[in-house]
Amino acid sequence: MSKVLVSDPIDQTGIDILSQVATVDVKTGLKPEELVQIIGEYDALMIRSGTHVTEKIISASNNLKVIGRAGVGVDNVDVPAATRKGIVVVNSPQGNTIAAAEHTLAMMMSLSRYIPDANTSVKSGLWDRKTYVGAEVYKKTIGIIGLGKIGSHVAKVAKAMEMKLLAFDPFISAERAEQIGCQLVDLDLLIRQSDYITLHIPKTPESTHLINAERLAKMKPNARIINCSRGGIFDEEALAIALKNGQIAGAALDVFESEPLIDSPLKTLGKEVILTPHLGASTTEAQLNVAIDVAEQIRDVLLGLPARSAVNIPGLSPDILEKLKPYMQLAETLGNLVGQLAGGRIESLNVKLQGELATSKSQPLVIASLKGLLYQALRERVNYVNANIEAKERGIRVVETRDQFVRDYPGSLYLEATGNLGIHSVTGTLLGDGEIRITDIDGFPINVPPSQYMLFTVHRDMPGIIGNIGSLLGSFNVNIASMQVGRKIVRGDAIMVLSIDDPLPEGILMEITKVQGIQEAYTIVL
Ligand SMILES: NC(=O)C1=CN([C@@H]2O[C@H](COP(=O)(O)OP(=O)(O)OC[C@H]3O[C@@H](n4cnc5c(N)ncnc54)[C@H](O)[C@@H]3O)[C@@H](O)[C@H]2O)C=CC1
Ligand SMILES: O=C(O)CCC(=O)C(=O)O
Repeated sequence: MSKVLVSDPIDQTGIDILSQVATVDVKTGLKPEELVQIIGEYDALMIRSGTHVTEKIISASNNLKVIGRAGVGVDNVDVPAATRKGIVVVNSPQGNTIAAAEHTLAMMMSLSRYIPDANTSVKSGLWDRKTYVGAEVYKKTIGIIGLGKIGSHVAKVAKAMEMKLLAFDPFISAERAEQIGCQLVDLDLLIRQSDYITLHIPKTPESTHLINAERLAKMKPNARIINCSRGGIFDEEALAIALKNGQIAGAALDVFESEPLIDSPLKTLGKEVILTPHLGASTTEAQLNVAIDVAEQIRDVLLGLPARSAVNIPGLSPDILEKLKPYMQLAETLGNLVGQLAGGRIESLNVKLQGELATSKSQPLVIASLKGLLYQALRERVNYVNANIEAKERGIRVVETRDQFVRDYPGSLYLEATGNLGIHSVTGTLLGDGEIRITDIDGFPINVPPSQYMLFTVHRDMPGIIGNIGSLLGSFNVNIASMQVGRKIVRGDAIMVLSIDDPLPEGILMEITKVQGIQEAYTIVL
């Protein structure tokens, strides 16, 4: 049975789902070196934001197949290192959207009315009504940086509160922003005109210290800023100085450059600063959502099924996956077949999507073809996660082409591998019942289902040759399950494809090539 380690607190429902297929150990609060020590035992790791899955942990993980992040941000996982090792990284892109948006709105209202400090004041025995005179958000301008899932929900509620909405997001269209009720503007204008600024973006090299001393200096003196996205997007030192100098009116932060927040000048500031310990996703509802979402995906990966929200398998979104899943098996089989025909070192792979397949996304089919192509070299070490990287590291050039006007089958896939030993091609399709058919090998038309053990020959189309091969296989006690010949012209070159029940015995290939008229012979194991 598989073993799963849960190293951050997650909802029990998630653990129950994992327990259907694995032994689950819940060990929270592990030190990095403790995790390095034990990770080798596990097939899957489930985390929240507390565990940092570093390269060191990944290198120590010999059995790990999947890392599940019960939340959105995967910046606490070294995704490139996981990808190189073929480990699937999954997250829950929507499970905590509402929780994070509501925390942001709560921060905005709390900042405006000094609620945390007023509460502390009353609890300490005071009744101070002068210190906590706040500001209304009604008719004020809110600038939303990052108009994705969380930013859009914040926008929806802010609009209902009759705020004016500005947004900065270089990756969305002005029309989309308008639909949400926002005016899409550049960052400088947003910074200068907003009374409230809230960030909902991932931490990337471009967004690190996006809010720095220079931008703080451009803000209105009554500006209040909120960060419930990722630490490090604010320059915390510059922010503390701006708040201390009264350059801006307030800041609410849920996330920090270094968590937990230990030493920070922000901690010494007054009622204009609110700090929460990364609570954006901490609602019962969100924790249930993300635990179910991620546990189900870990379960699926452990059962050999694709995950619906894998962050390191490009192009495999759930809708695309549903449509292309049967063709991915075809691509993998053809990749494996053409790789064995080509033998040696492969230099390039041409993936041609034909007929109705020509309108599909090619990336999943390219990945599946490469996975098949590399199987002989890498066996179980190649998967959908690392196939692209492994191909690049071997210098395999991938060319994608499309041809809508293929007549014979509604949709088919053509793979051509060029290697140091020559060029080989295969074409295949799916029948109505989803069964795979190989329809062409090296330009010879055939119609055979793939089978585990196969023999291909290229020979002169002449009388007696099929009988001779049949007798030779019989003399080695090889049972032929099916046989088909394909030729381009009568008495020209032809191809023979045999499905056999067992692997070919040692030495027989050499005997086959000695048969008169046989030019080449290949054994294939799929
Ligand atoms: N505090 C907490 O507990 C939580 C924090 N988060 C964080 O909130 C952030 C947003 O999450 P979602 O809305 O779900 O993500 P999303 O992917 O739906 O939206 C992010 C948006 O940011 C935009 N963007 C990316 N880089 C940008 C840049 N440099 N400038 C402006 N816009 C940029 C993207 O185009 C996208 O529209 C993430 O960093 C996530 O990790 C999410 C949940 C809980
Ligand atoms: O797991 C958590 O509580 C943090 C959630 C978060 O930051 C995220 O989903 O990006």
